[in-house]
Amino acid sequence: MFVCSAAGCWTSLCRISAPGVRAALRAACRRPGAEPAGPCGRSRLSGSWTQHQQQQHQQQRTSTRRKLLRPGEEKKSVICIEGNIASGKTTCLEYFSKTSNLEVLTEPVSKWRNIQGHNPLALMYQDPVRWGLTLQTYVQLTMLDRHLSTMSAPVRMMERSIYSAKYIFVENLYRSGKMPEVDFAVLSEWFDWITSNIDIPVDLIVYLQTTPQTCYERLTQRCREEEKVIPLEYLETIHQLYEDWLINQMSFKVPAPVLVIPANHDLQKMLHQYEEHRGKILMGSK
Ligand SMILES: Nc1ncnc2c1ncn2[C@@H]1O[C@H](COP(=O)(O)OP(=O)(O)O)[C@@H](O)[C@H]1O
Ligand SMILES: O=c1ccn([C@H]2C[C@H](O)[C@@H](COP(=O)(O)O)O2)c(=O)[nH]1
Repeated sequence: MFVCSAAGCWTSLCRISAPGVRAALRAACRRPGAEPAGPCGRSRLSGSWTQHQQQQHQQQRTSTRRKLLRPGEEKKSVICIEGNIASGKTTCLEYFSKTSNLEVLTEPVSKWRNIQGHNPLALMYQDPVRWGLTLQTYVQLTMLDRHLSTMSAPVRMMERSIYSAKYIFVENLYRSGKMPEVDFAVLSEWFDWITSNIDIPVDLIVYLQTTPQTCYERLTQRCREEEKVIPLEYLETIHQLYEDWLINQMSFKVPAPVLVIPANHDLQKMLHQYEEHRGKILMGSK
């Protein structure tokens, strides 16, 4: 059972600027006995839905939505686009942004590059031991704010998620010895609290599967100032963490079914694949 001291919560909530996060935290705090709404461990799809997966997915969605939907309220779907750095996520979102009845939310990278005149993304790449916690705390907050923002269309397609921030990037910093144990513990307790007390609906994960080499070439071509220090080995580690999470499903719970799209191809072939998979991506989330 979840119990909170309202006075204590309000003191700390006043310091949080993201309004969506503040509202959700407040709502969660007012819900003594609120049920944890954590990841559900659903499995991977490669190209097609199996009947069992579809039934399980549908049952789970129906039972969750039954609690949340009011009469006349329409069902909404959230699709998260996941993949290594420079795998083509933004490009994919850009392509789908022309679809009607669909809203696109990119990763809030501009915020990570500029919070009140500071650049925590650059600081993290320069000195991960000192600044890893700072960046990832802000990533966690801004991603939560993205997840909780009011939907303006029946389908939302968003870049990455609060889950990959924790399971891929925080995990990488910690495992590589670049995040002190105490920093990892603080971030983990925050993450566990959030995912146990706040409903973060994700209906489908689209994994853009690339080789680290392809990402390295695209990253070099994109030439983002902060990322010039990234070596190929970093992308290899991030790749392996993604594969263990979404393909092998042996590291962390997967919060939704996964659709894998091979993404080493040139742009034209990628757009063709997106068209080919359009139904599965948009209808698969229903
Ligand atoms: N299929 C592709 N083939 C070649 N270059 C690509 C392809 N998709 C994206 N790019 C380029 O690679 C870079 C990274 O793509 P982007 O969509 O920003 O990746 P992400 O959002 O995953 O970091 C950009 O310069 C983009 O124009
Ligand atoms: O939790 C996170 C998420 C992202 N990053 C870094 C990785 C990249 O340098 C940028 C943005 O990633 P894209 O894949 O280009 O969208 O942010 C991180 O350090 N931690």
